[in-house]
Amino acid sequence: MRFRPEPPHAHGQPDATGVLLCNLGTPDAPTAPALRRYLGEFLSDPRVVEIPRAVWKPILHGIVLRTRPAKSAAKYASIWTPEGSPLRVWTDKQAKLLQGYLGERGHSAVKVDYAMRYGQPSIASRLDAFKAAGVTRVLVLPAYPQYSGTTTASVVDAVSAWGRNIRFLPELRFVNQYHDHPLYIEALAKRVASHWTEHGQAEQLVMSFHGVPRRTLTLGDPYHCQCHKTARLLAARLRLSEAQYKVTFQSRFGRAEWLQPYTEPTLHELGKAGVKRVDVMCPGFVSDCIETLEEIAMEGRQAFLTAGGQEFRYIPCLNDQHEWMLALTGIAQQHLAGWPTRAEAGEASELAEQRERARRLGAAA
Ligand SMILES: C=CC1=C(C)c2cc3[nH]c(cc4nc(cc5[nH]c(cc1n2)c(C)c5CCC(=O)O)C(CCC(=O)O)=C4C)c(C)c3C=C
Ligand SMILES: [Fe+2]
Ligand SMILES: [Fe+2]
Repeated sequence: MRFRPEPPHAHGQPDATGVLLCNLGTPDAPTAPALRRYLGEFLSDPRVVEIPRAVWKPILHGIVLRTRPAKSAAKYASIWTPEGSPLRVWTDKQAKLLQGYLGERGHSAVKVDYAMRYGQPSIASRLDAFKAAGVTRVLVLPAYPQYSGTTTASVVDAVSAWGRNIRFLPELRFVNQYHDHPLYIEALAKRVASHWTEHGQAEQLVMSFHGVPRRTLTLGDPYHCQCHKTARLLAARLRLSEAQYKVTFQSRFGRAEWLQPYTEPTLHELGKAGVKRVDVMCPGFVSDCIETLEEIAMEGRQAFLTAGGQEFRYIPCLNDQHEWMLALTGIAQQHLAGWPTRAEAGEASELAEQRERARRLGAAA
């Protein structure tokens, strides 16, 4: 049967709201088989690799999934924690904290959960759990401050793919972006300021964002512009001049040109040019993960130091920082505002009807 039977309470109570914090996803274990599964799902998404399937599939299965899993597994092993992959651990913690923060703001009935676009827990499994718990309104909150078709839109794809099998859909709202949200910028600024209080300020602040193919920019993806706006707002808040910071893009994948300048060559050039100390942060990642802990804090550090740099200081992501939780709470509240429960919507329409009847009676008198 294509459409599953509804849970028994579909026509009555409860009538709850859910917030689903969605992040990219991560392998279940730092092993080659787990990476093959995860990368297979991730790199089969046409939002992520925009190459015709007939061309890409043989490359993916014949080359990429034969060579990359073992190499990536070794990198994951270097950042794995006793609780699991940092990305999953932080996202889980953020969801639990958000539940508490929303509760303190009078939203104690809102249920918060997290899901991963690729791997576990899947978006479909968490939406199923919401439905089973009587959730009839879902706010989907991607953990991506900057909108990109490769990430944000792919979360929407996964939600709609789930919905294709559901008879009685919940109401859905999607947060598209918050790259310039004052509370997000404030959280980033606090992160940098407390790092400077502890370690002093380096000559340069490098803000490294995840890269995407350059072609997506010319095709109208707002990601590049949004990364630059985040950087500009953060620099202004920190009173940095243009000469004191750089915006770079990491993680190039494949042979095509990606957004420039690339992070690692930039760090190398800075070291060669005689810059002694750099601060490096990744404002587009709200949780530390392989991209920040391995690619930046390990490989990036190596690139800078071998080129002649002396001190490389990595500024951690927002993770479970209080100001970031305030930002997530504020963003969720803004998007939940004015969202009536089914009962309220019914009452509201009844009230409007009563008012309309009264108006007509008044006009007739
Ligand atoms: C192949 C193309 C890729 C695009 C386009 C892409 C966009 C993109 N990714 C993130 C966030 C993350 N990516 C992460 C890992 C990762 N990304 C790619 C490829 C693309 N990403 C690969 C192959 C990998 C896997 C790691 C590896 O094998 O090297 C992660 C970390 C996941 C983790 O488990 O820690 C994040 C987060 C964004 C925000 C983005 C576009 C804006
Ligand atoms: Fe990525
Ligand atoms: Fe990477």
